Amino acid sequence: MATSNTSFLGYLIREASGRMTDSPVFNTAIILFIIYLSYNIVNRLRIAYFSPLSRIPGPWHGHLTGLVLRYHILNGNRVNYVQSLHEKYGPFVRVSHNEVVTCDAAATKDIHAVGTTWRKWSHIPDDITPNIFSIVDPKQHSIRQRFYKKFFQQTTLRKTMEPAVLTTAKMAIQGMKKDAAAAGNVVNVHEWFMLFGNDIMSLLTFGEGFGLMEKGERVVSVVTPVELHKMIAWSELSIPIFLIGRFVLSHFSERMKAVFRADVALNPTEDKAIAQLRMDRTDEEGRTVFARAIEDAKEDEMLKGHGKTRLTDDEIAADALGFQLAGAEPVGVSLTYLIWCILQHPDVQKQVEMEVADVELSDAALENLPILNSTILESLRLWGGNATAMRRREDITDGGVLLAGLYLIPKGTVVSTQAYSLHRNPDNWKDPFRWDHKRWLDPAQSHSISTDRFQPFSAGSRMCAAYHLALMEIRVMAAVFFKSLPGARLAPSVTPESMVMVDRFNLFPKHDSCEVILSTGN
Ligand code: HEM
Repeated sequence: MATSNTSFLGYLIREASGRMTDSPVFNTAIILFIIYLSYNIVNRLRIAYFSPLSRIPGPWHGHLTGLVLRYHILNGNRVNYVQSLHEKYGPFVRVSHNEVVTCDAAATKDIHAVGTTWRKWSHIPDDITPNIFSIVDPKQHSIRQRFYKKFFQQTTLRKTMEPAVLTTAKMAIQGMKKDAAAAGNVVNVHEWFMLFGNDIMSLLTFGEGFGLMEKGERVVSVVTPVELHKMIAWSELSIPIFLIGRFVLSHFSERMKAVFRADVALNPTEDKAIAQLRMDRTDEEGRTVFARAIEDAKEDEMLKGHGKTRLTDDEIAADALGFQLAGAEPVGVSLTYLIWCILQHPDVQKQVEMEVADVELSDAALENLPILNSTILESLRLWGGNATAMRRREDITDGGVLLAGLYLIPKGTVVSTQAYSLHRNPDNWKDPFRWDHKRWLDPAQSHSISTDRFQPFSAGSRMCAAYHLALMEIRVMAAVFFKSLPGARLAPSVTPESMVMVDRFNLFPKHDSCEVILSTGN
C-alpha cells in the first residue's frame, strides 16, 4: 500500500482521484482543510450540546444546523413550520445552532420593549443605503423614525390621506363589479385589495395613485419583496450556491437575476429621479405626504440637532422604497383575510352590513363601529398580513441575557418572534385558533393595538410606523365593501387549503386568490 508522509485522508483523496502525487502544496492544502473542518465540527458540536442553548427544546437537527429552517424559508413555509414547532415543543424552540424562536409573551416583551438591547437583524448588504425599515443602529433609527412620525399621526392622516383612501376604495368596488359582470358574478377580491394597497402606497410615496387601479395592473414594481425574500433565503442556505447564482447564473437568465440580485432594486440611484421629481412639484394637489416629508427633510431641526442638516437624496429614495415595500402588501392581504373571515360567518356579515349601511364614510365615524372594529382586530390576530418572523439579535451583553427569566441566550444568538404564533399561543389566548370577534367586545379586553400578547404591527421602537394609516385603509375599504356589496358569498374555490398563509417576506394566501360571488342585486 502506498502510504504518504501526510494524512490518511490525503492518501484516500489522491487514490480516489487517481492522482498519485507527492506535491507538498497539495499535501499542505489537505492538512489545512482537515484542520479547518475539524475545528468547525468540534465547534459546532460544542455549540450544539454544551452551549446554554442546548437547554431549549427543539428538533434534533435544530441543535446542529439551520438547514431545515432555511429549506422552509425558501419554500415560503417558515410561518407554518415555526408554528408546528411551537405546537410540538412549546413557546421556546431552538431552530438552529444559533437561532431560537419564541411565542412567549414575556420573552416577546423583553425583545421588543422600548430601550431593549435586542437589535433588528438585517440582511441588507452594506453597499445598499439603509432605509427606516432596515437601519439597525438605534440612534440612527430613532432620528429617521421621529422625522416621519408627524406625517403618520392619525389627525394628520385624516386630513392628508383620507380623501384618497376613500376614492381609491370606491374605485376598487367599481373594478370588482366590472370583473364580476364579466365572469358570472365572481370576482377575485384579493387582486383588488392588493391593487388598493399598492395604489395608496404609490400615492403616498411618489404622488401617483389611481393609475394601477384604472389600468387593472398589479404593481409598478420598483421593489421586489418576493425576490428579495428568496435572495436572503439562498444566501443563508448556502453561500456557494448564492455566489454562483449572483455572479454566474444571473448573467444568463433574467429570472436568476431577479432573485440573486434582488437587492440591486433596493439601491435607490434610479429612483432618485422620482424622489427629486416629487420635490420639484409645488402644486398642493401633487404634493403627497411623502413629498412634503422630502421637502422638510432638507432642513429639519430635529436632524440638525443630530449633526445632520438633511436626509440625502439616497436616504429619501431608500425610505420611499422602504415604505412601498412595507406598506402595500400587508394592507391588501389583511383585507383579503378580513373579508374571508367575515363571509364565513353570515350572521356577523349581516351585523357588519347593518352597521355600515347608514354610517358616514369617514374614518372617525368608522372607528366607533364596534362590530366592524372587532372583526378587524380578530382577523389581524389570526391572519395579519405581516405576522411573520421578526428577527432580533443581542450583540451587546457579554455573558448573554436571560430571556423572560428562563433561558440564558449567549451573545450573538438570533431570536425570532412571530405574531402568527404569539396570537395562537394558548397561554396568551383562550381557544386561540377560533375566529371569534366577540372576544373584542368584552369590556375587560384591552383594545390597544400593541400589547405583550397582541402585536399585529409589532411593538416598541420598531413598531409599524404607519399603523394608523393601515387601520384607516382597512376600515374604509371594508366599510365601502359591505355597504356596496351586501350579500356577497365565498366562491367554492375558496377553501381552508387555498387560504393557507405562505411566507414571502409578507404573508399571502397560498393560491393568491379569494373569489367572491356578488349578490345579483349588485
Ligand atoms: C395591515 C397592514 C400592516 C401591517 C400588518 C404592518 C405590520 C408591520 C410590522 C409587524 C412591522 C415591524 C417589522 C419588523 O420589525 O421587521 C412594520 C414595520 C413598518 N411598517 Fe408596517 N404594517 C402595515 C402597514 C403599513 C403601511 C401602510 C405602511 C406605510 C405607509 C407601513 C410602514 C412600515 C414601516 C416604515 C415599518 C418599519 C418601522 C421601523 O422599523 O421603524 N406599514 N409593519
